[in-house]
Amino acid sequence: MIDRLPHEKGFHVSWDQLHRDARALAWRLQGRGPDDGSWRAVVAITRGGMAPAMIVARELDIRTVDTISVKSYHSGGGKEDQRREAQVIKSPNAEMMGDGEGILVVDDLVDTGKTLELVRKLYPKAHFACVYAKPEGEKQTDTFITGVSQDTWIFFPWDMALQYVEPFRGRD
Ligand SMILES: O=P(O)(O)OC[C@H]1O[C@H](OP(=O)(O)OP(=O)(O)O)[C@H](O)[C@@H]1O
Ligand code: HPA
Ligand SMILES: [Mg+2]
Repeated sequence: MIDRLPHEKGFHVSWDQLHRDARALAWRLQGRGPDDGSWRAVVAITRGGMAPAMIVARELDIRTVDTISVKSYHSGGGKEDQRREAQVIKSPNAEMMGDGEGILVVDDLVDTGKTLELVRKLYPKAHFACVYAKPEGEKQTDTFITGVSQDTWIFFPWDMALQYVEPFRGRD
């Protein structure tokens, strides 16, 4: 990928690990909604938030699920000055969302925080939950499960495939 920073570390997440971590997120969010502790709806930030949001909605028995689609792009001058900007290209149901009160917005991870910053501006009273968080964007989340360093690239199971690896002794 051309727009990826030269990350030093890779954190590879299996489906099983993602399932456990998303369940841990649901556990943490249980009973923490406004008023009687329940949440009105789950909103997934597509596409990465969809798998964790499904697991959270299942565990918390929330049937109202919607999506918000945020597209990121680079703007600015040369490579060094480029900034990551985000834009909403599909909104959830406005009547349901209101100012976000009682809504759980779920994403797979927060990196720079640009995506959540934008969604938070639109729904300031929503609760923002991520499975993984990097330090730069951490302040944009209300709840997350696992923190990783900024120079770590998280590989999600939907972006990976099982493949053969040479035995240690066969490698240079
Ligand atoms: O904190 P940020 O720096 O904004 O980055 C985090 C966002 O980036 C990734 O989504 P991406 O926009 O790549 O789209 P995708 O979910 O469709 O893969 C990830 O799923 C988060 O939504
Ligand atoms: O570490 C990451 N992994 C996958 N997608 C991402 N989008 C921003 N940061 C990441
Ligand atoms: Mg995403």
